[in-house]
Amino acid sequence: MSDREELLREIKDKAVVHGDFTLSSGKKASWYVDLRRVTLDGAVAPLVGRVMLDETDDLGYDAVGGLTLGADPVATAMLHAAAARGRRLDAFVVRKAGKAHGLQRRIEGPDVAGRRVLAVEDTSTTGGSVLTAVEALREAGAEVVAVATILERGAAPRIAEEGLVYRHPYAVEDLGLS
Ligand SMILES: O=P(O)(O)OC[C@H]1O[C@H](OP(=O)(O)OP(=O)(O)O)[C@H](O)[C@@H]1O
Ligand SMILES: O=C(O)c1cc(=O)[nH]c(=O)[nH]1
Repeated sequence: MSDREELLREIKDKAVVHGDFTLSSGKKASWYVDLRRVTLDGAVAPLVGRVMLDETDDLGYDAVGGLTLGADPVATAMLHAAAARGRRLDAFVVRKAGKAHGLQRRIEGPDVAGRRVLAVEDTSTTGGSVLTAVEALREAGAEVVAVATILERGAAPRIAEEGLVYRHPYAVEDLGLS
């Protein structure tokens, strides 16, 4: 089984939940994909890293991250998968709000100014979260080469409106929900 097939099986088995949910955007939904259950699973996180690297292989970025919290384990999985392949990849965390003490940084990690970066998410429904990260990255002087998410849940039109390249190994149709 390929990494891509294996990760999809893990997502279906471990992350998809049925019920009544309120999403980040305030919209209601009858299913939810809790990707933290795979991105923080010690057996599955390495797969997440490899699949996301493969999906974005041609984009020429050297740092990856997104809006905390969903993006964080995606970015670190990619950092470690890249290291295993002999490639240097830094990660960063975009805070939801700036910090009033310490260094008062909105983006934590190695400096992103002047660098080609990839903005990631675990899933994108409206694109609001990942586009917040894109805005913060641009304000910090980074060049955002693309947006990537594990599971596209509806954000594609909004991300396209912004003129951004959008990569995702899976979309809702792949989950086989009935
Ligand atoms: O495309 P959107 O409409 O923005 O929705 C997707 C976002 O929702 C979830 O995070 P959530 O807002 O629940 O916060 P968390 O990452 O802190 O758990 C998910 O991890 C994405 O970040
Ligand atoms: O839109 C969201 O908030 C959302 C949807 C989903 O399936 N999973 C998730 O973590 N967030």
